[in-house]
Amino acid sequence: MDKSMKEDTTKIVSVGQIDIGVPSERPKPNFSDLPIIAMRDLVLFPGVTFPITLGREASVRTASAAAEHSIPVGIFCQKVASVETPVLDDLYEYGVVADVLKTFDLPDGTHTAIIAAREKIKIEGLSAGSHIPGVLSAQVKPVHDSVSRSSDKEFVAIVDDIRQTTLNILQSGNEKMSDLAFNIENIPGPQLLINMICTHSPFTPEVKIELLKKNRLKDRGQLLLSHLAHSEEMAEIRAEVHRKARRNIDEQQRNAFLQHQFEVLREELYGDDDDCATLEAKAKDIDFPQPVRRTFAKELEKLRRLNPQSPDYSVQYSYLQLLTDLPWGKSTPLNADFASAERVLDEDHYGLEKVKERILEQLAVMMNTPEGRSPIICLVGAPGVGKTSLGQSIAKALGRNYQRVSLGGLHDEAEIRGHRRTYIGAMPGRIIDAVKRAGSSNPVLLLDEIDKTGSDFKGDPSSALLEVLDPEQNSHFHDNYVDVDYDLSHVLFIATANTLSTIPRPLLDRMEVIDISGYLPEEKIEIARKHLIPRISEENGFGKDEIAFTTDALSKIIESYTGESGVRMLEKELAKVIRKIVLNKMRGKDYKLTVEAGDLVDYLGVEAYTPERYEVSDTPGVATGLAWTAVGGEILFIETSVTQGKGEKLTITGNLGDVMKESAVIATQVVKARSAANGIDPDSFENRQLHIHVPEGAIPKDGPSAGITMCVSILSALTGRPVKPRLAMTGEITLRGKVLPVGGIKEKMLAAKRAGITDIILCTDNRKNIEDIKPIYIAGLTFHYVRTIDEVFAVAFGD
Ligand SMILES: Nc1ncnc2c1ncn2[C@@H]1O[C@H](COP(=O)(O)OP(=O)(O)OP(=O)(O)O)[C@@H](O)[C@H]1O
Repeated sequence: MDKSMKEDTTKIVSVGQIDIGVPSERPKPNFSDLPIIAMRDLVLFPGVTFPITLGREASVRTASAAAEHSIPVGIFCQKVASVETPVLDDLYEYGVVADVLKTFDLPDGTHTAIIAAREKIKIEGLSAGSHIPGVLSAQVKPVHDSVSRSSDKEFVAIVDDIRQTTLNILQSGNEKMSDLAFNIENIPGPQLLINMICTHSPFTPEVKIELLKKNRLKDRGQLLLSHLAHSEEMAEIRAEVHRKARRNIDEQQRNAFLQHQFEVLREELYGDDDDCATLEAKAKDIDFPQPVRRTFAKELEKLRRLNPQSPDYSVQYSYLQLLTDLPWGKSTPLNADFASAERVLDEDHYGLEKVKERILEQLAVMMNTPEGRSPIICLVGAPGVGKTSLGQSIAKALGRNYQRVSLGGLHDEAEIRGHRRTYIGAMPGRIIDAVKRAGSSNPVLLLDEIDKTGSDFKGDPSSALLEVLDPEQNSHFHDNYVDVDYDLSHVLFIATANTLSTIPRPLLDRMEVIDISGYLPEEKIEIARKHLIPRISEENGFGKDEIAFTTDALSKIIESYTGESGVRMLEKELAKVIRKIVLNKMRGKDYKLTVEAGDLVDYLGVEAYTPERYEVSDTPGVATGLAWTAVGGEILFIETSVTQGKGEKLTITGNLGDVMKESAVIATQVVKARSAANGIDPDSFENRQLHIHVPEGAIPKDGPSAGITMCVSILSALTGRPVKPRLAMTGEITLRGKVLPVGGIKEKMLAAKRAGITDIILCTDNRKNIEDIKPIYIAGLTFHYVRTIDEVFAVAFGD
C-alpha cells in the first residue's frame, strides 16, 4: 500500500458524545457551491460526530478553511479508494453536509478534524465556481430522512433488535466495532442509534451507501438489521472455527508436552533408548516395500511408548527385529554356469544318473529363463537315499542360500502361517523363519518330509502349504505374525518324501515328482568309498584317505549290519567303526587303518541282520513273494498247510492287515474255482482245513501285492507239488483270476537280487517299470509277464 493511501484512510479515533462545542447557530450551507472533502472509505451518516484523519493536501486545506470560517462542507466517499485526486464522478452521489468543528495537527505529522454531520445531501452537478481555490466543490441538494413515529411497534422492535444484535457482535469480539462498545446503551433516540451504528459498522462503502440512500429511517433500520444479522452469524461461525482451531492447537501442544515429559522420564528411568535408535538406524538401509515401511514406523512408535521392563516391550521388540531381519528384496546373484552346476551335482553324489539328469533338466530351464517361475521339485524315495543332500547340492549348484524346513509330524497350520501376535509366545511360521535364516529372498528351501504332515483340530498344514507353493499366491504370502505380505515367488522349493500316498492330491499336482530308488550293494560300496568314508574320517581327525575298508568288509557291513535301501545306516556303522579306531588310538593300543571283514565283530558286535536268502526247499505249500516297505524291498515266504478236519476252515496268521487277509480269502476262492483244472476234487474242500501263514509274525504286513503268491502257495499245498525253485512273484489277484500290477517294483527287484532269486513273475502292466530300471540292477533275473492266475501256475509249476 502506498504512503498516501495509508495516510488518507480515515481513522476513527474516538466516538460520539464528546463535547466539542457544536455551535447552536450554525451557518447555512451553500448548496449550489459546497466545498467537498472526499473520503477513501468513510460514509458518514446524519447526526454523527467524530474525528477523522486527513492526509491529502486538498482535504487538509478544505477542512482548515471550513473550520476557520465556519463553512459547512460536503463529506462524500470515493467509489474507488485508490484514486488520488478525485473529481465529482469519482464520488458516490450521496453524502452529508457537515460542520468542521476543529482541526488538530498531531505530533506524527498527520491532521485530524472533528466533523459533525448534519443532513443527507445528493450531488446535483458541478458548482458554478469554487470560492476556495484548488478545492473540490459541487452543487448539491438536501435529502431529508423521514423518521418513524415512536408508536410504530415494528420500528421499535427493529431498533431494539439492532441494539441487541450489535451488542452480541461486540461481545463476540468484533474489533472493528469496538468503539461503540462503551456507549451503545446511552445513545439517545433511534435515529442517532441507527446512523451511529451505520457509520461504525464494518460494512463496505457500497453497503453503507445503500443504507444512506434509504430515506425512511425504518427502511434503513431494516436493511441495517439484516446486515447485522448476517455479520452476527458470520461472527458466530468465525468464533466456532477459532474455538476449534484453538482446541486443536491446545491438544497438539498438550500431546507434544506430554510426549516430551514422557521421553524425559523414560530416559531418567531406563537410560538412553538404544533399542529404538538401533532399529531405526537398521531400517534406514533396508529396501522395505512402501506398506511395510509404514507398518514399521507405526510399530516403532508403539515400541517407544512401552515400558522396556514390560513383557509387551519384548514382544514388540522381537517383532520389529524380525521385520528388519527379513531379507526384503535382497537376493544372491545366481550361478549361470551350467557346466559348474553339473560338476557340483556329480561331485556330491555317486550314481543317481536318471535323477541327476532330471534335476539338470530343471536347472537348465531355470538358468535359461532367470525371471521364469521356479518349478517345485519333490524328491521321493526311501530314507537315506540322498534326498536331503541332493536338495543341498541343488542350492550349491545354483549359487543360492539353503535352508531346511522340517515338516515331519506337523499338525498345526500356524507352524506354516505363524501365530497372530495377540497370542502369548506367538512366533512366525517356519517358512518365514527359514527365509530369515537364509538371509536372501531367493534361497532354496527344502521342505523335508512333506508326506508326514497331518491335520487335526488346529487346522491342516498342507492347505497352508498349498498357498506357499502356489506361484499365483506366494508373491503375497501372508504370515499371521509378520502381518504384512512377503514375496516368496523367488524362492526355489524342493520337497522330500518317503511315499507319495500320504501327500494330498492338490499339493502333489503342484510338484514335479522325481523318484529316487534305493542302491545296489555295489553302488553302496562306491558311495561309501567315494563319499562317506573320506567325510567321516575327516570329521574324526584322520586324513581323507587315511582309513580304508576292504570290499569284503564293506559288503559285510551292508549285508549283515544294515537292512536298508539307502545309506543312512551304512553311514552310521562306518562312523561307529572309525570311532572305535580313534578310541584304540587314544588308548595307545594298536590300531589298524585298513578295516577287514574279520575285524567287524570287534568293531560292531554280532551281525544284526541275517540277509534274507532264498532257501531252496522242496516243501510243497511254500511260495516266495516280494514286499515293499518304507525302508526298501524284501522277500517274503508264504506258507500254506492242509489238514483233514470236519468242515471247511481257513486260518490266516502272521500279523496281517485287513487287505492282506482279504487277499488270502480271494486266493482260496480263486484256487477252489480252478481245482478241477489242477487235478483236485472240488468236494474234497469239505473236509480240509487250510492254514496260511506269513512268517516273522512280529512284523505287521499289509497290501494286496501278495495275492498271486498266496494262490501259488495254496495250490502247491493242495496238490503236493513244490514251487519252482528261485522263483519269486508279486501281483494282486481278482476273484476272476486276473493279475493286477503293483508298486515298488525297483525296490522289490533289488531285494530279489540280494536274496539270490533268478525268476520273477509280474503282471504284464509292470513291464514298463522294469524297463525303467538300469539293466545292471536286474542283470541275472528272468521275468515272466502274466495276465491271469493260470499263466502264473504254468510258470510256478511248469518244468
Ligand atoms: N548317491 C549318493 N552319493 C553320495 N552320498 C550319498 C548318496 N546318497 C546318500 N548319500 C549320503 O547319505 C546320507 C543320508 O542322505 P540324506 O540325509 O540325504 O537322505 P534322505 O533321503 O534325505 O533321508 P530321509 O528320508 O531320512 O530324510 C547323507 O550323508 C548323504 O550325503
